[in-house]
Amino acid sequence: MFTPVRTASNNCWRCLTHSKTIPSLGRTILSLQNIPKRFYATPSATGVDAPVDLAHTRNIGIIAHIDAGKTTTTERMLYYSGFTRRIGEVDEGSTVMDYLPAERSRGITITSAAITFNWTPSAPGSQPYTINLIDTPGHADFTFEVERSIRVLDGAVTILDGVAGVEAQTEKVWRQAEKYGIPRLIFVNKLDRVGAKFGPTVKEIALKLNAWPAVLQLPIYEQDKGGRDDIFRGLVDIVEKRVFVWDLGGDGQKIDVHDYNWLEENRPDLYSEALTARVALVELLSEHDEELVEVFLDIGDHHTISSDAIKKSLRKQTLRGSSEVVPVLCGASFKNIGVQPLLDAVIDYLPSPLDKPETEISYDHGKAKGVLSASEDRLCALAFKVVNDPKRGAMVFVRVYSGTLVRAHHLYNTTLGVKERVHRLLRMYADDAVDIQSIPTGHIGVIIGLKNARTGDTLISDHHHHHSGKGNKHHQKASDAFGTVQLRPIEVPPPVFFASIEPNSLSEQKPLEDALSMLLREDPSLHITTDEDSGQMLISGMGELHLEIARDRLVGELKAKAEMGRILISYRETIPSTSEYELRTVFEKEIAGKLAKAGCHVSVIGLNEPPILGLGTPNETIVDGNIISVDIVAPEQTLTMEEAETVHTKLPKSIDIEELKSSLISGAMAALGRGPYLGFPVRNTSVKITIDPSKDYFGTESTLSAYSSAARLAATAALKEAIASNEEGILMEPMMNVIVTVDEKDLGKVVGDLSSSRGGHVLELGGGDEEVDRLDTSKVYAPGQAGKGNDNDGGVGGKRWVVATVPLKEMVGYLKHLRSMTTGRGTFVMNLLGWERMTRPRAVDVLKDIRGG
Ligand SMILES: Nc1nc2c(ncn2[C@@H]2O[C@H](COP(=O)(O)OP(=O)(O)OP(=O)(O)O)[C@@H](O)[C@H]2O)c(=O)[nH]1
Repeated sequence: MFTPVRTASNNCWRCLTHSKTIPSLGRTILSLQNIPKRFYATPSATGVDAPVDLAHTRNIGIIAHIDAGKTTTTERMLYYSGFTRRIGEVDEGSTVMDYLPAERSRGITITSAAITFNWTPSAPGSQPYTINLIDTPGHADFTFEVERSIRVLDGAVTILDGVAGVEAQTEKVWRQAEKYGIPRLIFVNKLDRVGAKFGPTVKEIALKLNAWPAVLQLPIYEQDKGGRDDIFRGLVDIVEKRVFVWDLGGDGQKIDVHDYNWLEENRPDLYSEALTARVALVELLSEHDEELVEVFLDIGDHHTISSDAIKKSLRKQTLRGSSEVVPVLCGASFKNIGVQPLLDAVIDYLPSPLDKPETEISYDHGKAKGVLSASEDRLCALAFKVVNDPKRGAMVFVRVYSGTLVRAHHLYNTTLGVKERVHRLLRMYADDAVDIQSIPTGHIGVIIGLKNARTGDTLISDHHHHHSGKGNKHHQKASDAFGTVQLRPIEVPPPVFFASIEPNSLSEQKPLEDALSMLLREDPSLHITTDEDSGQMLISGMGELHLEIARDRLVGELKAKAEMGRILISYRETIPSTSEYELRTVFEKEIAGKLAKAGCHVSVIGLNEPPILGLGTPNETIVDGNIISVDIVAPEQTLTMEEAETVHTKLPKSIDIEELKSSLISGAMAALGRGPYLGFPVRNTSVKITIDPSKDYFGTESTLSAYSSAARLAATAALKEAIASNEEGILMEPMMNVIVTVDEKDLGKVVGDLSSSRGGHVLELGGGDEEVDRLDTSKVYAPGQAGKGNDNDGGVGGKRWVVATVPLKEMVGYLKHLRSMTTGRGTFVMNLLGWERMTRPRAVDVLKDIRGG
């Protein structure tokens, strides 16, 4: 399946650039040759994989605003690594990375795929490195997915668009990366474009990302006949004090390398800027690095301090994963400029898995926290992405955090409590794959043949478990705490949009259900609910685009023959916060000739605020913004402990108290899942269920399912009572936290629109001159323009942002509106704050909309 490799030629740019024979002036034409393809990953004839050196591994991701050039940059990386033979163009729909058809046709990156390639850095005598590149989505609807993929990265490259600067989505993802302490470097892309501004973008990094930029490169523009700096040609390497000039129009493999003498002679303005940049770099690094200060004091000169000393300090400080020092590079991927030095920087400054050998975990269903050491020999891996492949079936992308994942071994999924077998292991090269025998600690690969694992599940080796003895092979209890280990679980946010989904015919029901369950394994932020009465299925998710893509995937890739209805906002229902209704119900029904009968007492109470997870009493279950509690009591409330025990014994031995409780809870959850008013899920409600065995137990007729039905009926009836007298304040709508970034001149319009036409509350205005608690940007070095881009035409320098809370309903279609208000320059991000009770007039509007639809 894979072709024999071509040997690397000696004639490569990295060897030459570092060779001492480089002419002190003059040009050296260099050519980058293809690295042998995958020589390091081929399983040998004996079935043993070649050893992998963790110090020579980088697990990285690219985070960027949509359209910043992530796909284009990735393509170039693959090309220069020798993996692809031709450069794919996003615009042609032929890229290697975005291999799902839905992504190609939309031209945006949706799914986190992981891809492996290798890169030999330019430093003389370097060994090849294995880079596992994990693709992260750029669209706001997929923030959850970004957060999920960020967890498996050791480091990240942030790509900025040199024209647009730091966009809102980038800020958001940056903060997530900060939260997880992921070391980052920044690549300012698209510097070839008219209006590109490197200096102001560097300032913006400080202003908006609150990070200290360590400028490692300066862009070089060639002057056209009119004397304007117009054509982006290359960059000055501040650390190594050299200049790279790319061939115009080539594939980027030919690079002219010059030294500073050339720069001084040909571009004196840029030369003096480069000197300033080096002083700024050494000063910045010295602020946090005593060792470098020592070196500096010995030498006493910013310019003669060795590049190795600077690199060492840069690496040390970047690895902290804080924003104290963030390397900033520049380029234009589309013009094939700057990508090889970027790859070098990935190796130089981003961590290997050994740099962070401990991973946060939780045990015992989230109750205990701890750390997992990479030296632990028991296997622990995270399924960070499940992708359905038409030929191979479910591909489960995993990162191994400890131990070794071995082919043909059995795994135990601690999230689902099931056992599975590893049929095949693959290492992925975009849509091409190589079979491997094992995936060692710190590495990334794909498991084929798992039937259950979903995105986000934790997998350990199975031999630490024994069967629970209940005869069910698939449900086992862990033999020790390790059996409950969870790798950094993240909360799945509640869905805010939904649509009905229906098979085209009855015979399509089963294939549709199968396709949906695959989709849910891939993306746990999608939800499916089935209406018990009508049997109608609803799919819900985090955004309109999220659901549209789910539909495209379902119909296109998973071949489901189904129709999705209109995408609507997922409202919630509640009961008035002062209300409390209680009633007792006895459920009685003949099922298959047998009478099922059980009773329970339920009270429902409206809550002003949703309950806080983790704060309930042991008796309370907090789920989807509600509290459910179950008590099993005697008729008289004054019981001693012993008497309470005997009350329980009034229930037959065949009924397990814990099972009874969970049946009652699931009955209550079913009632809360479908509100009495319009059928939306209920929130901000407490449901108390009380069982008095002397009244509610009817011998063998009182089965667990009878109790569940009783709880559902009673809770539904009580909720109906609670809203019967008062329709006010019982619909809740999703409220969003919105951050809009606009040019100064559009600020007034945008604020006015948000607060008057959209019913939002503006909380904060930022940007411009009135920055207070952000970092002091006057202390930040940003290159002035020996290159270009100091013309301040209301571009990145004049950006302002608005923070507001706005109902989601008013944000539908907002992007288009914002674009037209701001001549296409405004951007925004939003995330769910919570649900708020709607006023009567708003609720009436919603009702009209729902009924009209
Ligand atoms: N002029 C110029 N255009 C670029 C450069 N890099 C990317 N582009 C263009 O910008 C657009 C977006 O590039 P992509 O690589 O698809 O961006 P992306 O960040 O992967 O976008 P998503 O996958 O949608 O998040 C494409 O039309 C590219 O051709 C560059 O260096 N210069």
